Amino acid sequence: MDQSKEQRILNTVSYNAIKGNPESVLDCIDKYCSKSEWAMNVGDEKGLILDKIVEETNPSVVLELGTYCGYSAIRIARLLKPKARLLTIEFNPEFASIAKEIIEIAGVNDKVTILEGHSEDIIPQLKKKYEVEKLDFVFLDHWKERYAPDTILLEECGLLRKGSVLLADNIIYPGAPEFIKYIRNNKHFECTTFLSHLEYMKVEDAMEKAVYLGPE
Ligand SMILES: Cc1ncnc2c1ncn2[C@@H]1O[C@H](/C=C/CNC(=O)c2cc(-c3ccc(F)cc3)cc(O)c2O)[C@@H](O)[C@H]1O
Ligand SMILES: [Mg+2]
Repeated sequence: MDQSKEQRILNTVSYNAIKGNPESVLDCIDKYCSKSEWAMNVGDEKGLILDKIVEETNPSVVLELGTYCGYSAIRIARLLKPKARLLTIEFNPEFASIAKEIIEIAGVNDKVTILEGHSEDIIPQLKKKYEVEKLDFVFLDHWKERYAPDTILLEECGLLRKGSVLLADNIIYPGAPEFIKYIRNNKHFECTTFLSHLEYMKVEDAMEKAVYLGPE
């Protein structure tokens, strides 16, 4: 059985990246996915926007929806302060195990916990089972039609506080129209759009930042 694309990404990281160096892992994935096989990592252009917003927020507790190969988990975790942690949810076991290995090669595994399962099943467990009080930062990059229902679920589970930052990838391409409709005319969120391009392509894309203003 020949290898999957994600396995080939792990191979190139394991062979070419400098162990314990997150930047070199990110560069290695970006080079491979722009030259050899496109893959749905947030990438280096949108990655710089993600970096800036993470640095401005300086979060202690981060949730990511959709780990895939771990690229954005590494991107975020490398910027976190010592005690801060990132929980990332992934329901595909093959992707979860590949991400785990890539995250270990990057040397950020002490900050990252991969939670295997569906976001709608795991989000309600975050408080009791994973000892989360509030989320400071949420990166949405999983199935696009899950962005809106999972945002509502986060609110319902009391996981957002005044100032919690949501950042959603791909709101132009492939697009997340229900999420945009829900979040933009919602008085509990302050939204900003960051225009960019689809990873490794000249196609337009954007990320939406939504700051939670509180339940009132
Ligand atoms: C409810 C639930 N629970 C847990 N894990 C979940 C989950 N839903 C999905 N996952 C996981 O997250 C990732 C899925 C990411 C989906 N992302 C995209 O579809 C995506 C697509 C493109 C794209 C652009 C142009 C094209 F021509 C084709 C594709 C670009 C992107 O940046 C994307 O993010 C993947 O690892 C999946 O297993
Ligand atoms: Mg994406």
